[in-house]
Amino acid sequence: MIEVENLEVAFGKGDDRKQVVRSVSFKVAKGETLGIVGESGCGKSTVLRSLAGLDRHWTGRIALAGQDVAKERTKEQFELAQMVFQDPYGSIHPRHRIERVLAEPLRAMKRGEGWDRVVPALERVGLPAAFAERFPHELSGGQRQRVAIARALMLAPQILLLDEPTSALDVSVQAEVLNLLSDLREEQQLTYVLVSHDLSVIAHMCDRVLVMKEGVFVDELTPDAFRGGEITQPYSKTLFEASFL
Ligand SMILES: Nc1ncnc2c1ncn2[C@@H]1O[C@H](COP(=O)(O)OP(=O)(O)OP(=O)(O)O)[C@@H](O)[C@H]1O
Repeated sequence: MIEVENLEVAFGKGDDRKQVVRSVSFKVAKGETLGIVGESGCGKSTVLRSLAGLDRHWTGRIALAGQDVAKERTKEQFELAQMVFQDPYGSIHPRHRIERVLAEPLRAMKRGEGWDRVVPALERVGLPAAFAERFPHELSGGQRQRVAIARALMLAPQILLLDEPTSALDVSVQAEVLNLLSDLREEQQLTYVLVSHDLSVIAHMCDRVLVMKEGVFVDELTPDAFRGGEITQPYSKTLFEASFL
């Protein structure tokens, strides 16, 4: 579903040029969840943003659903991969009712007004139809993140790019949102790339994990390997012991 070859991302020019992602390659099969872990600033979100078509500073090759994508995406290619961000407070317009928040992606892509799709979208993420009339501040953090997930699904993507999707939530609702994401993956045969600093989130969700350091992937692990303490790569060992355990 996702093929990335020699992805490079650099920002700025001349002396200010900063190479953030260096020759990264990976593949993700349909229905799989790939985790990406690494220290703050190592380039994880930049990889997700490049995949989503939100960042155009990349070179290399990105193919989604078997088709190479250019920096300028076609409408269909843009719809294939959608992002869910860490902070549902920041990613949802505070003064728009939920129905408008959910209809917006359809309207932006000229796929109709979208009003008839709002209630099914709410139901898909376990929220009552009456929430369509509410404003974001009338929802809890977990409910707001459910809305953000519903919005990401409005364009029927095949890929969700999840950037710390539960780290802004109370611990008590994190598991609910993760279970929702697992159920949706199953029901809709979605493919996920998930960035998280939380080992339990990675262990719960991912089939494979890539460890990123200063813009390169230095290791690949399975959840069984890190649960069983079978990490041999020195950087991964340090990272897992220091940041996650
Ligand atoms: N548009 C941009 N312009 C300039 N620099 C950028 C831009 N986007 C990201 N960067 C820089 O690229 C580096 C990697 O950022 P990125 O957000 O990908 O890291 P990250 O691994 O996701 O970190 P975190 O875990 O803290 O979210 C950072 O130093 C950041 O400042």
